[in-house]
Order: sequence, then C-alpha cells, then structure tokens
Amino acid sequence: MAKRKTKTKKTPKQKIKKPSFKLSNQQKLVYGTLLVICGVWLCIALVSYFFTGEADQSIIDTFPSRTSDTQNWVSQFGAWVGELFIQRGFGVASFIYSGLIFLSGIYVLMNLNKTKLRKHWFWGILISIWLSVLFGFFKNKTDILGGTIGFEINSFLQDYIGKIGTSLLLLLGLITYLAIRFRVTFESLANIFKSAKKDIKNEISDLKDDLIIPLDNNLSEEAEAFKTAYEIPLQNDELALKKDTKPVKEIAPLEVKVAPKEEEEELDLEMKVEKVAEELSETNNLANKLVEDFGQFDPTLELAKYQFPPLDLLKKYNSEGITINQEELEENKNKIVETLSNYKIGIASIKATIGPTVTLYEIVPEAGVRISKIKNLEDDIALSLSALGIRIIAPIPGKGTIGIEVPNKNSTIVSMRSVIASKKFQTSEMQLPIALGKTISNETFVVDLAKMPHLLMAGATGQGKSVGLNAVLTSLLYKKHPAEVKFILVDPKKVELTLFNKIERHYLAKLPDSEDAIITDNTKVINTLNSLCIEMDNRYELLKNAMCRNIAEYNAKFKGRKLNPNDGHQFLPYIVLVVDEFADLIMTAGKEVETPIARLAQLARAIGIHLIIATQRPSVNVITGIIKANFPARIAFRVTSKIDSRTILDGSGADQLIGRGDMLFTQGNDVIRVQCAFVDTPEVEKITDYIGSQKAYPDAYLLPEYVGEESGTGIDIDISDRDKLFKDAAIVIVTAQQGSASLLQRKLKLGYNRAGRLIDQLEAAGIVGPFEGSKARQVLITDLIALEQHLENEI
Ligand SMILES: Nc1ncnc2c1ncn2[C@@H]1O[C@H](COP(=O)(O)OP(=O)(O)OP(=O)(O)O)[C@@H](O)[C@H]1O
Repeated sequence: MAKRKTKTKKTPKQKIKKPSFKLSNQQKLVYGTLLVICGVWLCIALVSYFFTGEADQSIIDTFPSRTSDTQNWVSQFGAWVGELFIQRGFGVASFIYSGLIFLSGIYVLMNLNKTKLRKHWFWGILISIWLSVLFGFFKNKTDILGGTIGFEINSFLQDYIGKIGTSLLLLLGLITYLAIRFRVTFESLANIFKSAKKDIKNEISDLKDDLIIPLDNNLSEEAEAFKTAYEIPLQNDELALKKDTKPVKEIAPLEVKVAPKEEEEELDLEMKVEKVAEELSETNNLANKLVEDFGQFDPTLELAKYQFPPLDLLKKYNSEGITINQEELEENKNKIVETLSNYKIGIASIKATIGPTVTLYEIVPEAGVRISKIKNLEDDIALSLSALGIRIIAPIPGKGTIGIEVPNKNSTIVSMRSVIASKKFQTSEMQLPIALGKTISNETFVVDLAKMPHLLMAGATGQGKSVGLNAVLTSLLYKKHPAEVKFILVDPKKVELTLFNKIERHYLAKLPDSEDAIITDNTKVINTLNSLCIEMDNRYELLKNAMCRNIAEYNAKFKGRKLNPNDGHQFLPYIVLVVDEFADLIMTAGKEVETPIARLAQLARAIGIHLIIATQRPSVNVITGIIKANFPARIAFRVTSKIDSRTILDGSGADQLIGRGDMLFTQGNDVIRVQCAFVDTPEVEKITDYIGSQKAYPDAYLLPEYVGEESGTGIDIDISDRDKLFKDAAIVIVTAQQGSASLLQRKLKLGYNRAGRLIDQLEAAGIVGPFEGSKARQVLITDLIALEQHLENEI
C-alpha cells in the first residue's frame, strides 16, 4: 500500500518567506488559560452587577479614578464592564458572552476543532440578541433583563410592525433556530405532542390502576363509593384476595376503549419504523455527525496554503489570434471548385471555417454526385491544390458535407495560456481535465483523461509529442491540487521531463527505495510498473471493502467520513503514468513491460490509474494488439507513412498532417483535428519553479514496495546488491548440496527469474560452481559452518 507521511518539514527558506500563524503548544497554554480566566472574570463581574450595579452607578461615570470606591466584586473595571454588557448591552443574555469566552479558552487549551467553536460564537451571538429582544418585549424601558439593545430593537420593531408583529417575529426566530440547530421538523414537533398526549393518557390509566388497588385493601369511604358506583361484584373475601386480576377485569370496558386508541397512536407515531431506520443507518449517522463536527474531510489540508500557478507564468504569443486572409480564402476556393469541375463534380455550396493552422472548406456537392467518387479523387484533389497537409473528409460525420482541410499560409500558435484561460477549461467539472489545444473551428478542446481512460500518443520525431505531453501535464498542474493527482514519469530520453523533478514532493510518485522520482533507466520501469500493479490490487481491495465501484465514489465516501482510516482507508489521488518513449522501453524490456502495462490498461480505469504512452515508432511490434485494444484514446501527430497512420488511428490521415503540433485525436469513432497547445520549456520551468518553491510533502508519494523477479543480466559482485533472500538461498543449496534454481524455487517459493538470479549471485559469491548445461551446479561449500565462515570472510 502506498504510504504518505503526514508530517511535513519546513525548509528554512519557507519559514522566512511565510511566517506560520499556528500557535505553539506553549502559546496555546498561555492564550487558553487567559481566555478561561477572562470568561470566569466576566461572569463574576456580571453576577456582581446584579447586586452592586445600582450602588456603583455614580462611580461608573467617573471611571477611571483610582480613588473611587466600588462595590462590584471585581472592582471598578468589573463595574464598568457589567454596566456595558448588562445595562447598555444585552441584559441577562450577556452571560452567554462569558460562557463563549470561557469555551474559547477550553478549545484553545484542548486544541479542539475551530469550526465548531465558530459555530458556537455564531449561534451564541444570535441567541443573545434574541433573548435581549424577548426580555425587552415585556418592558417599556431599558432594564437589566433586556439591556439597551433589547429595548432599542423592540421599540424599533414595535414602531413598524407593532406588538403582535414583534411577538410573531420572535416566534419565527425561535422556530428557525430550532429547525436549523436541532433539525426540528413539523413531524418531529407533532410527534412530541403525540407522545406527550400518550404520556398523559398512560398517567391517567396508571392513576386508575392505583385507584383500583385500594378497592380491596383498605377500603376507604371514597373507594367504597367508587366500588359501588362501578358495581364491582366482590362476592366473598376469597375473591377479594385476587384483587390484582379481578378489578381490572371488572373495569375492562374503560380499558378496552383506551387500548385500541393507544395502538392506533403508536401506528401514527411510527415509532418502530423510525427505530429500524436509525439502526440501519448507524454508520451514516456517525458519518453525518463527524461531518457536522469537523466538516467534510479535506485532502488538501496538509498543503492548505498551496497556491495554483498563476496564468502569468505562461507566455502570450504575438502571432496569436486568427487573421482572415481574404485573398488566400478566395484563391483556395477557386482552386477547389476548379479541380472538382475538372472531374465533373458540381458544387452546390461551399463554406470555410478558419482554424489556427488549417481552414476547413465544407462542400455540398450537387444532387446526384456520388461521395465515393470524391473519395477516390482524394489524391488528385490534393495534387491540384498543391499544398502539404490536405485532408479530405468525405463525408463529415453528422453533417452530410464533404470537408477539405487546407493548411493556412500563416499558421498561428495556440498558446497554452489561451487554452488554460478559456472558460471551457476553467469551468470544466471533469475529473482530470486536459486542454489539448484548439479545434478547426477555433474552439478550445478539453478532454477528460479519467474518461479516456488511457492515452496513446504517436508521431514522427520533431512533430510535437513532447510539447503535447507537457501540455497534458501543465493542464493537470493548473487544475489539480498536489493531493489529488500524482505523476509517474518515465523518460528514457533523460531530458524531456527532467524539469518536473522540482515538483517531486508535490506531484510525483516513486518507489520507496529509488532516489530520483523521474525514471530514466528502463530496467527500473519494470519494477515501477509491477509496483503500480500492486497499488492497483490494493486499491481494488479498498474499493471492494468500501463497496464502491470507482475512485470518484470512494473518495466522495471518504470525504464524507463514511470510511474509517483505521481500516486502511485513505484518500486516493489519481495516478498518471507518463512514458515518453515507449518504443525504447519495449525494445529493451519487451514482454516484461508489456504484461504489466496491458494489465494496468485493462483494469486500472476504475481505481484512478491512467496511462499516457508516447512513441516515435508507431509500428505494430511497439503498439501491439493488446496495447491497442486497451488504449481507445489516441493522438496522432504527423507520421511519415500511411501504414504508421493506420497503426495509430486504424485509418489514414496522420500522414497528411503538417507537423508542429498539428494532430488528430480519436476516442473511438470520430477523428478530430486539433492544433496542440504550445508550451515551451521555459514556461514549464517557471511553473515547476513556482510549485517547487512552495511547501511540499516530506517525500514523493510512495508506491508499494516491489521485490523484482527480474532475470540476472550479469553476475552481481557487489554484496549490497544481493537479493534479500541470498543467505536463505545459500543455506538451502549448501544443505541440499545441489546447486539448482528449481530447488530454490520450490523451497523458497520463488519465481524462476528470481531463483536464477540468486543462483548467479551464489556463483559470484563462490558458493556454487559455474553453469554445467543440464547438470545441477556443483556446490563448493560442504556444510553450514563452512558457509558461515565463508560469508563472514566476505565482509
Ligand atoms: N503545438 C505546437 N505549436 C507550435 N509549434 C510546435 C508545437 N509543438 C511542437 N512544435 C514545434 O516542434 C518542435 C518539436 O517539438 P517536440 O520536441 O515536441 O517534438 P517531438 O515529437 O517530441 O520530437 P522528439 O520525438 O524528437 O522528441 C518544437 O520545438 C516546436 O518548435
């Protein structure tokens, strides 16, 4: 399970930059005690005011004078504060303030949740006003019950809405308070009345029972009268002994009437139903209470002061904004019409949509023209227009027109700034929004990585892949808090993604024992991928236990405090794995990476692990069938051949692009032409600098440990590089006097690769002899004592 330590270290630089306003434990003790004392003092001053206030009246005006003799128990200041709070303030309700100050002290001392304290203050102030108005309502002058505030508000209200209006307003205040604070509803009020009614009835019936008992015991005169009135036939003294049952039977008619009513009322109250509901939602109630007390769980709390990078870090380009070149449009239109007419294709209408790099000419052919005819002429039309990057879409899906995309003579750069600033991106509610660029109709193109759920990027070298990857990462950095998303970056080229090193402790995830978060060594990728598979399995286990279908549901439940962290539950950030040169990886590691990648691609969508794989070489041995099947979302930059285009997109088109970020995006059916947003290295550097200079987690997000079963590529001579099970393996081999990998596999329950690697290490350590074909290796150490000595000598 991935662990993340909760405590954070502050670098000295940050300390100077942003002084923390958090109180130390000693400060808390001092402030807390001060507040508690102030609360008690105020309470004494207020109580005393009731007894001494009148006597102190004359002195209050002369305050502050050291010579004056006050009666108040806490002297002059007490008298003055009492006058201020009670006479000129809220009257009796002022005691609420002493309570609130006292409570604040307790909260500071015990380090309790401040949100709850704020609530207490909010309601305390409202109640004090309400009470002073209530007391003021019954008085025609300022007095110590309602204080000046109560009196003034009352006289103001009564002037405008009269006494009745004021009393109704007070009632409304009370009901509002009960409804909000105690969640009182009309039904619950009705239930209270009903149960009160029932209690009264029970009392009455109990009273009757009590009345019956004396009938047979000491029959008083009154009881005698009662008895005769109800004609209870006490035939003899024996019967009188059965007083408990008999009299009840006798007055049965009275009870019978009451009993059914009680039953009815019980049904009305729906007592049983309520109880069942309560029992079922016990955990929900607990969660609701926790949420009420502490608010929703906030995953960003650890880095609460984290600032998202501002837009200013991104560059504005001069060549931004589309300029319409009327001449060029006219020229292209004429060429298209002419070319088509050469092939006897008449055009009913033509329309142009100008995009950042290409213009789309939409043609409606005259009735009777077969679309297949135009499709067949694709190459001829492209030749006639004699421009690079012409793409013919016949027909445009859902439009019934034929599209001819012609590159603009002067293309405009789509800046990252313009797409990040776009309303579409800023207001997007997507889980992992990515602003890829702008479409042909100049609309910002935003997609959700979480929905894709994995992305394959391919394109010949120098066509914009790295810029595309940076655009993806930048989008996520601008939208997601470090607590919400983590990246695993694999960069065999070693230069493309190094800038992201600065945000290691904010946004990156790595293996526990690795030094660099950005993986440049292909052999380490295998471990990371396998570790990611373990993370995936762990996450599925968590989701299963929480009865959630996907990470969004799980996190929502966790935020709602419905999942107990003691059961291993934790907020799960999205994990985005980015591989910059996948072909290189497949070349060096082959199946060993393909298998975990395929496994992740097949299963990881629900638990928030998403893969982005980029490759220069979109050949079938790199983008294999299994990879293709699990990467429905694909981006194709310009490629050199139609075959490559087919490998990526299952169709041509990518070979006709113009490069420099011109790309085709597909997520299944439609292929959309997009001009990728351009983000330059200095811009990425500024962003990572900005994020990197802020307070970070103590470490990168740690992935679960994976002990590799990788096959030995050479003999390890370095003792520190040995497998953890090296000594156990040596003992097994020496005890059995048989140097075989399969023995280790059986005894230590290992995979073949790891057992083979151990044998290699044992050979290097001089414990077993060299490989002898089909025969088991010779064991060079005779017994365990010799082995012990051998190993000691090594050190
Ligand atoms: N969206 C874009 N808008 C404008 N120019 C771009 C865009 N994308 C890329 N370019 C231009 O193309 C050049 C090469 O881009 P990039 O480095 O992303 O290519 P690449 O496909 O990653 O190449 P390689 O595979 O060799 O790393 C950039 O330096 C830039 O000048």
